[in-house]
Amino acid sequence: MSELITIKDLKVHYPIRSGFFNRVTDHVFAVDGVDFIIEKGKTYGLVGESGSGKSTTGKAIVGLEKVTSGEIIYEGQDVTKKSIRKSLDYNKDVQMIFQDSMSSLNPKKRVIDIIGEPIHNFERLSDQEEKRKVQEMLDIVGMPTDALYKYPHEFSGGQRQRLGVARAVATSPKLIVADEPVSALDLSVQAQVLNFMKHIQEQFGLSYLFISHDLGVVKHMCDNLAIMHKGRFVEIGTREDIYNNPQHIYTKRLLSAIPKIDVANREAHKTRRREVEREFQTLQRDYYDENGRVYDLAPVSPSHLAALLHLESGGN
Ligand SMILES: Nc1ncnc2c1ncn2[C@@H]1O[C@H](COP(=O)(O)OP(=O)(O)OP(=O)(O)O)[C@@H](O)[C@H]1O
Repeated sequence: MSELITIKDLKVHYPIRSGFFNRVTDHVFAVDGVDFIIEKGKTYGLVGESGSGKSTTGKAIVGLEKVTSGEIIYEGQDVTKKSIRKSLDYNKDVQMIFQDSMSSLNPKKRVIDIIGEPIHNFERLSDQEEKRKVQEMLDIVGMPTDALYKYPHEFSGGQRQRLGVARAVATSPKLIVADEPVSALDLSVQAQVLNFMKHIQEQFGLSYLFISHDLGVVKHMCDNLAIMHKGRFVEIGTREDIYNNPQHIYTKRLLSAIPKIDVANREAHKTRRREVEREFQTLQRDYYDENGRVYDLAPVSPSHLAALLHLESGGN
């Protein structure tokens, strides 16, 4: 295994302030101790329901969110510190693309300036060379040259997402954190964007951290996955582990939520979905300590549930 980035016991806690003196009265434990490795040229999937902490994890990795504790190791150094990120050119090597391409692309700028900006920030090129590089990026993501002088609103959602990827790859990064990159797109366009993201990955040996609430979307993208719930990972595994042999009820539930296109198996899928929902209703509760911190997430199995209930009753 060839590691690109190793995340160790990462925590991001947001303070909640209240009262007249605006004192910190509590925290949101958005990310509460996650460990994983993003390998070179591979895709790591981060999947979970809304609010589980996926985006916060992604933003912490690119340096957009302050880390409470833990380490993010890149080239042997901890890049949670800004000075280290600077010394390693980390901000060039790690880029992010977002779900909402309309608000992540400046509506007042033309494509040449939007894609040219990161090139300008990291490379010393003449205007002519910079323009050539922007054209090259447009070509890579399958956009015509006349896109150069257009504004974001002149493109479809799928095309704008391609522009987002063009901007991200312009600095020749090693990792792209893709936060729900296709969630706002129609199904047919989703497939196109995913395909060309895969194509670009092969072409440049890129790694992705692919964030989604939908296990169906990441199925053909990811080599390894983590299922996130309440700031923690409830299950990690290879694609085969997660899709063929899920252990945790949250994973099973996310899998059963993938719509079946296959008409012949639709009824069987519906029955399975009802079974999983019933199991979820029995197992879904999280377990809290006296300070209100989760000490165990929803149980993995009925025997795990029995052990937790035993603990709760004082172990008698
Ligand atoms: N700046 C912030 N201040 C306080 N709490 C925040 C902040 N950003 C996120 N949170 C909270 O942290 C938790 C995790 O949020 P996050 O956006 O990482 O989840 P997510 O899994 O990406 O969900 P979604 O897909 O809805 O964005 C949520 O409870 C959210 O309300």
